Amino acid sequence: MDESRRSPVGPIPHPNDAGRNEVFRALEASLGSTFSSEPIVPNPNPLIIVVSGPSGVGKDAVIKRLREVREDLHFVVTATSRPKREGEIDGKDYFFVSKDEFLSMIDKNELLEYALVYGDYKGIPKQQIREYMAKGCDIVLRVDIQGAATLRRILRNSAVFVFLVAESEEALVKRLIGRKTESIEALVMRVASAKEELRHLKEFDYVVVNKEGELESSVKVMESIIDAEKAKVQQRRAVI
Ligand SMILES: Nc1ncnc2c1ncn2[C@@H]1O[C@H](COP(=O)(O)OP(=O)(O)OP(=O)(O)O)[C@@H](O)[C@H]1O
Repeated sequence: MDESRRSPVGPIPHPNDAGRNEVFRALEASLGSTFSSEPIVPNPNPLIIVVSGPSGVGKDAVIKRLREVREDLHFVVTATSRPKREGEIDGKDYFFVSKDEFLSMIDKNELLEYALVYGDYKGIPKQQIREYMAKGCDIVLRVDIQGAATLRRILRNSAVFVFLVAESEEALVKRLIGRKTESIEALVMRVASAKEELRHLKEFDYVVVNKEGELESSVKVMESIIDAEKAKVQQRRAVI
């Protein structure tokens, strides 16, 4: 510092010879300004994390575990016009609405993204995202590959896009068979589209390999991605 601008102060005692507060105050006096206790960087922005990947890769399993280990994470519940299946809970699995209600949500621009899938509407309510982002929560959206492409067009780089893959096609197909939830027709269709879906990998920011029996490692990588995004100098800023 320019000597002429420095306020006249006594010598700064060495930390060996004086208490911490005394040295602190002497340093402030020597600089002619006080040290602020305000955070040096503001809190990171709430993040929108879009998780996608082929059917059966483990999106639900990874997200479920991630929600258990990470606080302040809101998983957005999709609205759908399809009838509720046995065991499904309204507001937890989906928000079940009538077709007319869904069409009204489209009209009122209340959906971030929607699609007609096999005759039923599915869409992401904006209000839920706004509400939880305002509380400082990070948002997780689970969408199929088409949904991810639509969200990329809407959100561009304001959200982080994660593609989940299995370690091999073989592992993916075996996992899907093991889940025992699909009819043979659905199984064939899902396996066939998985091959094509892998071509969309390059449209994502991160890829996480969800290896057989290593769900915990995949969740750790997801956490690392979130941590790295929080530490970015140029933060993503999603406005919904
Ligand atoms: N790392 C893993 N190792 C072994 N099994 C796994 C792993 N990850 C997920 N699974 C299992 O694989 C099956 C498919 O996972 P999950 O239902 O989460 O996939 P998904 O991507 O959400 O599928 P979909 O898009 O069809 O809903 C489930 O039975 C799940 O428990």
